[in-house]
Parts: sequence; C-alpha cells; structure tokens
Amino acid sequence: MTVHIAARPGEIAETVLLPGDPYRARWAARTFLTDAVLVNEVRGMLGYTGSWRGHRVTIHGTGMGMPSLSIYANELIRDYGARTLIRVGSAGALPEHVKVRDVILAQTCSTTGSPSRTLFKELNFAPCADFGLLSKAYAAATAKGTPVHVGGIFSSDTFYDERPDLTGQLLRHGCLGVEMEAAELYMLAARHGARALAVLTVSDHITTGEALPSDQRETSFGAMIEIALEAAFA
Ligand SMILES: O=P(O)(O)O[C@H]1O[C@H](CO)[C@@H](O)[C@H]1O
Ligand SMILES: O=c1cc[nH]c(=O)[nH]1
Repeated sequence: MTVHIAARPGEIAETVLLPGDPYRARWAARTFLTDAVLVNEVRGMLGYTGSWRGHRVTIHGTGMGMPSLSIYANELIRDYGARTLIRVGSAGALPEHVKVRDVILAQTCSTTGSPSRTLFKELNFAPCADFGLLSKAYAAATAKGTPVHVGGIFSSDTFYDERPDLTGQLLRHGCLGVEMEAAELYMLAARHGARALAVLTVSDHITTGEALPSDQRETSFGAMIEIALEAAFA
C-alpha cells in the first residue's frame, strides 16, 4: 500500500492502462477485462486489475494534469513494479486533418513545464514513446481501420487556453493535439527504465470548436482501449 493506492502487493499488474478519468477506468475494466477486481479507490481514484486474453492488466485513473499523474505513475512503477504504462486519454486536435474521434499516438510531447522540469534545469529533455509500443499500436489501429495519426503533441498545464500565440506556433510546427499528462509519463518511464505510450482519442477540436460531451469521453473510446491492449501484448 502507498499513500494514494490501497492495492496489496501483487494486486497491480506489470501492464497498466492509465486514463485521466477514474470512471473511464471503471468502464474500460468492466467492458474489456475478465474477472476485473477493484484494487484502489483512495480519493475516488479507481483502479481495477483483471485479465485480457489471458494477460493480467490493471486500469487505473491518474486524475488530470501532470502533478496528479506523477503521483500515480511514481507509485505504480516504484512501489508496485509496473513496467508498461499506456495512457488512454482524450485530447484536443490542432490541425484540421485530425478529426474528432480519430486516434493520436504521441511520438513525443512538448511542455512548458512538468513536475520533472526542476530536475532538468536548463535542459529541454525530449520525452519520447517506447518504439515497440508505438509501432504495435500503429499496426493495431490500422488493422482495425481506426483513423490514426502519429506525431508530436503538447502536454499542457492548462485546459483553458490563455496562449493562442503558443497554440499557433504548435500548429505551425506540426503538433497534432493537446492533452495534460503524457510528457510527464514519458519522462518517468525513461527515468525508471519502463515502457510508455499515450494513445489518445480526439474529444475536441481546438481549431473548429467541435466537442464531445463528458459521457462520451467516459464510455465511448473503445478503439483506444483495444489499441492499447493490443500494443501491450502483441
Ligand atoms: O480524458 P483524460 O484522460 O482525463 O485527458 C484529458 O482530459 C482532461 C481534461 O478534460 C485532461 O486530463 C486531459 O489530458
Ligand atoms: O487537455 C485537453 C483534453 C481534451 N481537449 C483539450 O482541448 N484539452
């Protein structure tokens, strides 16, 4: 047990899917895992362990933003031995060719700051996805016919954008979308020799203003979950 996770030793799998939304964790566990057991609910942050095609998997919420993700990812890696961590999140799309409900695989994540920022001081560390997971996720998405984009994203500290100039520069430099956790996940995985990937479903379009309601963000992103599971175990 840790300060934020009540699971007993052995109750967390080596492969963990990480949605920001704890209710998405509950929905995904009930929908995709067999024999899913609730292993954590401290602070309402739900975590379930079960199996998928014979493989043990945990699906655990992270909350929103890099400080919150950092707490869960640190404890999952350092205290419970998680080795493969795949964020399954929502994102806002930037370029018009990336459509709502498309999937983005984050090859790398830019940030203006993260909990790891103080560690790197003057260095702009470039966090990157695990290539094995990334290539398997891409193969899984194309095999299912899911529209998929691979490239850089922006892991922001804010949901409500006060920097349209920065959004413009990101768009100009080919950034595919915006979310709030992946960069810190990639940095922590690199630090601890674990594998990480962010598989994101576009829930909003920053450029066109289209947006899905919260219930759909919670329970309708099944392709993303299947792509993550196939990437982990293919
Ligand atoms: O849908 P999740 O996984 O929470 O991800 C995105 O949604 C939240 C903002 O609404 C942030 O956590 C952002 O990264
Ligand atoms: O962080 C996020 C997540 C979804 N949509 C956004 O615009 N930003």
